Amino acid sequence: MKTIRIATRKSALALWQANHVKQQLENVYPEVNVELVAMMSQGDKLLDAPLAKIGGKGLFVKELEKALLSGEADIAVHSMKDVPMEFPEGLCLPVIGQREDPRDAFVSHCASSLNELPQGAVVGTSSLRRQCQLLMHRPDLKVNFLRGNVNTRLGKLDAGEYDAIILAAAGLKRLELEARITDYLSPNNMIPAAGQGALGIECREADTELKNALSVLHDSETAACVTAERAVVTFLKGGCQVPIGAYATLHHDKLSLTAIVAEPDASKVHMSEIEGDISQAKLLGETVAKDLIKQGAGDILQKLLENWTNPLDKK
Ligand SMILES: NCc1[nH]cc(CCC(=O)O)c1CC(=O)O
Repeated sequence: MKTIRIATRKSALALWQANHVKQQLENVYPEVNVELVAMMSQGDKLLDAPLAKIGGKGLFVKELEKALLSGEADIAVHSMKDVPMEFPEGLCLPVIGQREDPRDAFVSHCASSLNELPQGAVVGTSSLRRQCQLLMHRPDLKVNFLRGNVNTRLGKLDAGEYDAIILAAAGLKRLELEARITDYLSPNNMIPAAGQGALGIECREADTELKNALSVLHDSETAACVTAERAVVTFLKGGCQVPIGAYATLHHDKLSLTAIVAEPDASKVHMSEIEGDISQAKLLGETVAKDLIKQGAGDILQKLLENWTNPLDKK
């Protein structure tokens, strides 16, 4: 293997992530040449439209997968929270790297924490997961639409369009914008998205030699946590634009998983927790998902997703 080509979007965050993997690979395999293949994704072209409306599950991922399937590139680096639950035939995601900060960050010029925001303050986020959890703790807040790349979002905050915004801490840290973080939201109060803060590497299923080479970047503990988190979303047939949070941690071989499904306005909130052996990661996720459905999460998801069918219903 002489060259590994990384398909990447052109956003600052995507380029950072691709370069990060490039450096890791070059450190381990100094004889291999690692190149970036930058492309515009469908998701970037539509960045101003509400994601829920353009309805694209994995809009950001599709273009990169095309490049892998056509042989234009060999691997794609993804934020695990943006990766769809299913892969096209011929592709797989054999590597999940060590998780960085899984938390969401509170960024504001007028309050030092979420609790200190004045009554009725305007918070920017377009994530239903963040919206419902914000309103759970602070029903007085007004949550306004906010999308775009990390720098675009910060620019809109700075321009005074919002009193505060919520972003993934990992994204801010990767872009060396940690200084912009006013406060960290505890994962107990703001359950992160499945896979948040972890990177995954997708490649062609048949590339055995490449998969072996990439395996040095795999972190099995992160992978177990992310497997449990993603199993919740998969079982609920959630995709990435639904009000679902799922967060797992490990203490030795014991995995603790917490998940939430809520009405976007927080008028209904369902939460579930479980603990079990790391080897049961997927089952733990599915068990939590079943419990959420029993509590009524299905009604919330049904309203938001067309054609949602309750996985607990017999066929
Ligand atoms: N939805 C966009 C996205 N995808 C991954 C991250 C951050 C990095 C990560 O979670 O790994 C972000 C930015 C954000 O949500 O603020």
